[in-house]
Amino acid sequence: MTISDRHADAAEQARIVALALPYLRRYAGATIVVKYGGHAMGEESLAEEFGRDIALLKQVGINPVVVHGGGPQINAMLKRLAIQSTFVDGLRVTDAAMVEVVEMVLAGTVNKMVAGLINRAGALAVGICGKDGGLIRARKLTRTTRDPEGAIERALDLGFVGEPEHVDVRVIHALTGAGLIPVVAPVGVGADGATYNINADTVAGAIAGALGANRLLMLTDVAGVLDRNGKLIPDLSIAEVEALRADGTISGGMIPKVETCIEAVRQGVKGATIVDGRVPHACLLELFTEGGIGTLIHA
Ligand SMILES: Nc1ncnc2c1ncn2[C@@H]1O[C@H](COP(=O)(O)OP(=O)(O)O)[C@@H](O)[C@H]1O
Ligand SMILES: CC(=O)N[C@@H](CCC(=O)OP(=O)(O)O)C(=O)O
Repeated sequence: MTISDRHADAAEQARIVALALPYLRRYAGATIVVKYGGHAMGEESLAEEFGRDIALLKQVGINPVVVHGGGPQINAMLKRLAIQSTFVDGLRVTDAAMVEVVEMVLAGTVNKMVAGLINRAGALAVGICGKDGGLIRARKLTRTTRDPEGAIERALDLGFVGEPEHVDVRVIHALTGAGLIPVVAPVGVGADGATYNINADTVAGAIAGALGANRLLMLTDVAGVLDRNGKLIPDLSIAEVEALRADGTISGGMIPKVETCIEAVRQGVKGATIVDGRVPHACLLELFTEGGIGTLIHA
């Protein structure tokens, strides 16, 4: 590489950094909740980049709060233990033996791995779960189903699957106030002391709502919400989401995601976005470019 090539390269890098200025201003002091899904953790280089992106957000004066999943990692451990799992509406039916495995994987292995990615990037992350500091008091989730004719409604028992009943964000504020990055595993505790397995999307939405976060980013393994022709929809109002749900365009695993985004927006989060975590630097692209790369759900 010649000296003039090097100068051109350096000038290009400086130009790109300078482009971030308006976004750095917009998000100075902002709280951004990032849901890091188990599928998005797959590739090592992407995971390391994720850790560096979160450290960078902190470095430029943003307060990132990470909520992680770990569905595929739980599946792998259950397979090793020869335990079968079943799902209802994307939720893992969790009996007493299984909730121990879920807690071990989510609040143990995965939580420490995600905090480690950020720590290795030079920031200070602290891994906690919803049981710590009273962060998430959970109640048993009830689900009902209808018979094919839609006449009879039946209650389904999902075991120790919970939903947040009360979120106490003091532990999050204590950590961010001390310059640390909270990394939260989606496990909660019931009023009776029982441990509950909670869908990570739901936890991310509940924490974003309780914090009054500026943004919620949901990192997944699709480009965002796709239309009938498989084309990315860049932004959706709550009413438009309801219409796409009603006509079946939004289905399966995308339902809890859009429900979470809607709930967060209703609780005052200014924008909730479903982002493709397979794209390198997905968080930076979403926050620091006009329009972002995923689907923004807004009021
Ligand atoms: N309209 C839609 N746009 C995008 N994905 C959709 C849509 N409707 C259903 N899906 C499904 O939702 C999935 C994303 O949810 P899920 O697999 O639960 O994500 P994660 O594992 O990241 O929580 C997609 O892979 C896709 O199969
Ligand atoms: C109740 C329930 O289904 N909990 C999830 C918790 C992990 C999760 O949500 O992980 P992802 O974000 O990677 O899918 C589970 O057991 O898989």
